[in-house]
Amino acid sequence: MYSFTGWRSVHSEHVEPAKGGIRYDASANANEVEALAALMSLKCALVDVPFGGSKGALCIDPKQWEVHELERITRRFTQELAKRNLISPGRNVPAPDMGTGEREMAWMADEYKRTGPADIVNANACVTGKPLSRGGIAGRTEATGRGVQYAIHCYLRDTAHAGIGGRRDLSTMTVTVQGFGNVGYHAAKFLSEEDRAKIVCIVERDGVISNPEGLDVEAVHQHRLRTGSILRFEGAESSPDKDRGLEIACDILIPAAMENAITIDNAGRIRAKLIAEAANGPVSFQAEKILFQNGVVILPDLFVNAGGVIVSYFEWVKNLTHIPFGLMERRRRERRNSQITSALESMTGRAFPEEMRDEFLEGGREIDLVRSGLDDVMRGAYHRMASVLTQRPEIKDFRTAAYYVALKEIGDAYKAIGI
Ligand SMILES: NC(=O)c1ccc[n+]([C@@H]2O[C@H](COP(=O)([O-])OP(=O)(O)OC[C@H]3O[C@@H](n4cnc5c(N)ncnc54)[C@H](O)[C@@H]3O)[C@@H](O)[C@H]2O)c1
Repeated sequence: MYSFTGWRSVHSEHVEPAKGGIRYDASANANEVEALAALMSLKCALVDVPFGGSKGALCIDPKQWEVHELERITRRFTQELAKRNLISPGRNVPAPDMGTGEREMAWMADEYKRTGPADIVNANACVTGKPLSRGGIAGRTEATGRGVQYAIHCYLRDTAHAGIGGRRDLSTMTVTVQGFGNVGYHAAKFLSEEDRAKIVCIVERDGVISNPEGLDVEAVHQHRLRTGSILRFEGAESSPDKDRGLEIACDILIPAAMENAITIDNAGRIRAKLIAEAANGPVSFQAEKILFQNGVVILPDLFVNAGGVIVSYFEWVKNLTHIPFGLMERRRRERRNSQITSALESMTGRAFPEEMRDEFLEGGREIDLVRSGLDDVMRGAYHRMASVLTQRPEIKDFRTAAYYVALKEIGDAYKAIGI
């Protein structure tokens, strides 16, 4: 017989449901969960996604358990959450976080359906981040990394500042990524493969690999899957000294591992010009002051890593409506496609080539709509933050601007109902 300690903290229900991930981590604690729940309220308010803030954790090292044991533990945890209204499509909607993924979300949704209210038609909306075959949405797995890429694009497009050393083109820039998990891997992959930025350094738990000419991110990923480590990757220098990795000279540093990666102890040695906070809370309060003194620009976590919750919102809406995302758009394109091909057939007197029929449907797939929706929401959030910086000269950094936008939004929601 085992017993486990877990938490689900609700920070704000100014709009419902409250939203936030559940992590499985042996060192999780109540304070951390409460702080992360508050961050979720601010994040959702900043990006204008209608969720309150929540977060959960189970004090467990998932690597120590067999899959069937993890399933039982997750299902039991779900029952405990359901009893307390801490999982429900309309009240509180968990998602994956460190140590959990689509597998755990599928178990949770299934358990909720089995044991929750009998007549509920949208039970699938009780969690997001589910596999596609269980009501998930295309693009959710990589959404946070994709959002990191879009956040950096927003900053570089903004002509109100000098870019990075006067440059705005990512193909001229070098990037270090700390944490090569879901978020770090996808951010590095998109920035290198699509924007041609050079990923010069990757920092992991067991060490660091670097190459001033740039690393092949996908090859590093495959190497890690094969060997269990990024170290000894051919074509890179490997070192067990992971602290050194963060201090390598580069244009953009993306901490994508855990809290407090940059503290008063190493802040003075950071040589990046821009820090994009992909992890939650990677820069400590004191470290931030040092970084600002040294002219480092910080794009804050509540903006940079909001991609996950934004695409979660799309998934939740899809589950509530039971209409596959993009269905209407696809139908519209199919109709237009058939009108164009019939017109061409009657003009030329020849059958329209079968292999070209789908061409006009490009752009109408779920993944395209998720990407363009995510881009749009990130641009909106950046615009709100940047407007505060221009309109309020006393506010000088993106984090304070983001807090200003988010707290005003939450405050207005409470004020409107007299609280
Ligand atoms: N996954 C999401 O959708 C999402 C959304 C918002 C925020 N975040 C935040 O992003 C961060 C990473 O999340 P993830 O989902 O990628 O987790 P993950 O578990 O997939 O990846 C984390 C990676 O960091 C590495 N790591 C751990 N400790 C390290 C250390 N001391 N030094 C270097 N590397 C270390 C791990 O080995 C792992 O590869 C967390 O702070 C999480 O809260 C994640």
